[in-house]
Amino acid sequence: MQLLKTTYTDFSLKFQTLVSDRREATVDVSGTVKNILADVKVRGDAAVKEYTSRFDHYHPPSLLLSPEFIAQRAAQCGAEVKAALELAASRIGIFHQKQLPQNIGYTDTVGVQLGLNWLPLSQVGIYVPGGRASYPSSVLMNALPAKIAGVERIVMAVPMPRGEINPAVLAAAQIAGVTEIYSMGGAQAIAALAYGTQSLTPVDKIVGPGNAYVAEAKRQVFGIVGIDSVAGPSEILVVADSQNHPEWIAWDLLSQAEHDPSAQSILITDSASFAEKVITTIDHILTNLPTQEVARTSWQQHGAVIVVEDLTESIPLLNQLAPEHVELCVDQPQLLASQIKCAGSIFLGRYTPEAIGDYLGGPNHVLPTARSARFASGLSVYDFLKRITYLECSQQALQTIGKAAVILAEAEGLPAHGGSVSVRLQ
Ligand SMILES: NC(=O)c1ccc[n+]([C@@H]2O[C@H](COP(=O)([O-])OP(=O)(O)OC[C@H]3O[C@@H](n4cnc5c(N)ncnc54)[C@H](O)[C@@H]3O)[C@@H](O)[C@H]2O)c1
Ligand SMILES: N[C@H](CO)Cc1c[nH]c[nH+]1
Ligand SMILES: [Zn+2]
Repeated sequence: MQLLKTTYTDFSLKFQTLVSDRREATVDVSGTVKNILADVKVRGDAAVKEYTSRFDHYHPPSLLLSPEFIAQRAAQCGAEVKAALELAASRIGIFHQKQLPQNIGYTDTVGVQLGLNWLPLSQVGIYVPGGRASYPSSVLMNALPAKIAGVERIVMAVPMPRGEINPAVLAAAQIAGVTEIYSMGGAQAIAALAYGTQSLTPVDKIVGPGNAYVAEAKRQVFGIVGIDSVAGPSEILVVADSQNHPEWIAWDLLSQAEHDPSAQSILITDSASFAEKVITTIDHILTNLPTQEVARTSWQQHGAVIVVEDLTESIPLLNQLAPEHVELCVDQPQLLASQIKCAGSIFLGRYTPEAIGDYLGGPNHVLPTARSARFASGLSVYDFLKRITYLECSQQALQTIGKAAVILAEAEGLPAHGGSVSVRLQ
């Protein structure tokens, strides 16, 4: 973890190094991913099974999970967990239902009818991570927006290390109405979804979070299929004044550090002594945290504490970092929130730990990472919709606007374009 103070003379330099920290690239995975994609494209199921055996230590007889297996494992999910998933599904569902956009259609002043219709994608792949932890919550976050958008075929890929799967993952799939589930992960799963295999018909778009291999594979298949924004190793940036309990903030920072050694947790505070207390508390919590190995690596290698003189200074820093999650643990969080331009999702006030958003707040937890919040947004119903525009000219309407099209066609040196209009004007 590095401690920065804006009053240090080398602050700008150190901060720019933090901004340009390519955490996912600590190991360059692009070559490995390229080879896996090429292999799966040629050999299909056999290649996916081989990589599954190598990385997940599992030899599945069939990649597709049978309805009997799904039902039997999902039934092992405890009633309390199932009820929590149902509450989460209901809250996530309501939030995403409200995103459904309206079609546009109107007749303009010269009589042209024009508009835009929203249509669901036909078939999508949802990636549910499962390497270091299992993510029943990610099943809901991926599948519910797709269902609400009206996607007909939702294909789920989830790795099953050593053949094991958390029953809650399959219970969540049942709640979300997903039935086509393949036990595969990493780049090989993305390849199978994009290119298809003997047992899997390819999809049109792949969404969902994952580790560096998954994120890189999505980048490489983009164009063959659509992808959502790259949701890689998790990030949290907490802006906190000294009125917070250090322990609360320490847990918040560790909540994302425990996801991945490449995860990043950053605290910005206006109190050096508060910063010290949080750092000490993190060290203390880590000694007993079951996920301490991953969380400690993340905190030591990518964690940062920035001490500013005034919390308003946090905004330009935050906008440059463009983090996945921002917590504003201050009295009037709206004042700071209104100035944020780049972040995946914002959590306001002292009683909104980011973990609430991970599970059941309502907004999606599949969010842009690695500074892509500068240009991208979290997963939503819009990721599963596309638009088709339309136009209908009457004879009269074409007479009114056609001449200008002929002039523009001439200006572009495209006579057939002009001809297709002018022939109708005579
Ligand atoms: N941004 C978000 O919305 C969001 C949400 C949930 C989770 N996450 C992130 O998702 C990630 C989940 O990662 P994970 O590892 O637990 O699960 P994962 O499912 O993403 O990755 C597991 C797969 O990685 C592949 N793999 C592992 N080591 C490999 C190697 N050496 N070579 C090639 N392939 C290899 C294997 O195929 C394995 O099946 C974390 O980084 C977490 O922070 C992000
Ligand atoms: N924090 C993750 C997104 O970065 C989502 C998640 C799921 N479960 C726990 N956390
Ligand atoms: Zn999380």
